[in-house]
Amino acid sequence: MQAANLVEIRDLSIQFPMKRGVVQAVQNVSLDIPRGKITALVGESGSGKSTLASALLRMVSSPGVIAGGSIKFDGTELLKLKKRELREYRWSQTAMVFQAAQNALNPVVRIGEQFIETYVAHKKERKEKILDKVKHLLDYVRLDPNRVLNAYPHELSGGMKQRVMIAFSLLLDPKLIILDEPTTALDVITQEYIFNILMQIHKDLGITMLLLSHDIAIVAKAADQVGVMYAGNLVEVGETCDMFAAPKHPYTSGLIKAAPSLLTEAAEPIAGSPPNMLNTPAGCKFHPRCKHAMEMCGREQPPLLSLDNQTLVACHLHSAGHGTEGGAYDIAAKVRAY
Ligand SMILES: Nc1ncnc2c1ncn2[C@@H]1O[C@H](COP(=O)(O)OP(=O)(O)OP(=O)(O)O)[C@@H](O)[C@H]1O
Repeated sequence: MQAANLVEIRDLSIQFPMKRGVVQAVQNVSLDIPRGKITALVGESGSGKSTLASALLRMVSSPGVIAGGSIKFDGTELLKLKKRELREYRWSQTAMVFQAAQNALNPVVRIGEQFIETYVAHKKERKEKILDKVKHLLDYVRLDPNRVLNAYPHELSGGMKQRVMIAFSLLLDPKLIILDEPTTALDVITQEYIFNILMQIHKDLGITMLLLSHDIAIVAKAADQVGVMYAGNLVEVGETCDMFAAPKHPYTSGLIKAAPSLLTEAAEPIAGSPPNMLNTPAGCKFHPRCKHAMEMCGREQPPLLSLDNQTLVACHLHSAGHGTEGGAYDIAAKVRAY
């Protein structure tokens, strides 16, 4: 029987050593990515979403280093893979659609050739057979294969190029697709169109997806599970419906209230701004912006704890005996009212 989780991340830390100090882009993060589901990571810019996702491809950008932890992909420890094994793993097991991914296309090579080159770099196959598969994929992302295969990237619009990249991500039948702000660089109508294609792909193929987004409204529509990141820490993980109905962390609540499309009342931005990652606050990194901060929040970093076997939260408001009279759920109501 297959394990329920495709990916299990444990205690993962990723650092960027800089001249002025060390950026802890991801700090002791543990997260399960269930098979066949859409998991979303949300958080303001710089919270560590892309860095965490890049570790799933062992492609942390320079000068970043994975300082500790473990990533098990379908039972295999990714952090121990050798170079050759990594080459086989990337794209065929996990593919990524980057922010403005269309810029990743080679401007001087026709799209069809780029598909063939990518395929044969991983698997042996006859050109005709590869082209059949590519035509099917292009069709799937609602592009005309005859036009697109012979085109150079500059002959396609931004939305078309992003759809080409989505077709690319499916080329080798990966088990996981990482979508890093897949629609951010596009106009609103194209965003909706591409988003619908992604949801159709998920529905038809049951493929596991990790969606990184600032846009909590998109996450609410698409994801089964949400992880909330703040300044390199995972501060809440839970099922989407539960999280939107009753956010447990004040930061999650703030993110939901800051999203205009989800609310009848006006959006309310979170006060303050994310910390300088070279000099993050002691204790809970969110405490300087938190209306509920207590003395201990500036002192001790709260661990990520399970509240009800489904929701994980890292907040002292939920630790037993800290400011709670009636337990964690009374506090959840206070946090909702945040
Ligand atoms: N190549 C790099 N060199 C130095 N610092 C980096 C590098 N890449 C990321 N960082 C730092 O790591 C932290 C996390 O960045 P990351 O891009 O993962 O955040 P993010 O949540 O994905 O943000 P965004 O939504 O803007 O993409 C930030 O403080 C960022 O400055």
